[in-house]
Amino acid sequence: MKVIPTEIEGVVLLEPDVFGDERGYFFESYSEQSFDRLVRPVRFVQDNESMSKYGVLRGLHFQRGAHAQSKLVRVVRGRVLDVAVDIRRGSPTFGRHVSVELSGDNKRQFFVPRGFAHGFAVLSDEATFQYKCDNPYAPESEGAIAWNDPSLGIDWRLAPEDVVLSPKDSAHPLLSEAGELFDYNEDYYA
Ligand SMILES: Cc1cn([C@H]2C[C@H](O)[C@@H](COP(=O)(O)OP(=O)(O)O[C@H]3O[C@H](C)C(=O)[C@H](O)[C@H]3O)O2)c(=O)[nH]c1=O
Repeated sequence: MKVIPTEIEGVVLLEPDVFGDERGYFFESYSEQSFDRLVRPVRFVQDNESMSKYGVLRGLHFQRGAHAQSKLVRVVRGRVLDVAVDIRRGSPTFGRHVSVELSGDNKRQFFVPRGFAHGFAVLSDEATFQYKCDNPYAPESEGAIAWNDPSLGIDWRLAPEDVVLSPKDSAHPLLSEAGELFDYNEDYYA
């Protein structure tokens, strides 16, 4: 597995070792031993899968406080633009984001640590999205930021008229109005 750092510390891209032969391919989609050694020790407790059609944008979501989640995300089929936004107050990269293209073809994975908002936009006809979380779903702790907050300057690579949102994702606050976020100096993994 190759670990590629990004412009935000702790947010990394992973490239698994893919073994192809005349039958097809094999790769380890997750190895606790490799991940903990090459990225950081994390105990993932929940796997999620969603399927979305072209133009669907899910995000920008996070769970607050003790329910904060790290996510290890990947695309099994299709292609998405995946985005992580630093929402740790006091962080030198507060409000900055990393966006990466994940696809069934590139098999890349993206680690979004606790303290970040997460979302993705579907760039193919359909996309099947799978991810691991290190804290269970806690709907009462859910927070979110508007996908199109101008202060974030995210290029979702979709024409605005093509973006498909849930009613919930159509009405999130701007980062400046998002209430309780995270503190850069607090260790959310302790
Ligand atoms: C996230 C989640 C949802 N649900 C139920 C709640 C709803 O009845 C249904 C759809 O939930 P929602 O519309 O919140 O799903 P997404 O919009 O894909 O939410 C996710 O989108 C972005 C990309 C994220 O990073 C988060 O993991 C998560 O917020 O699944 C569960 O039962 N367990 C869960 O962990």
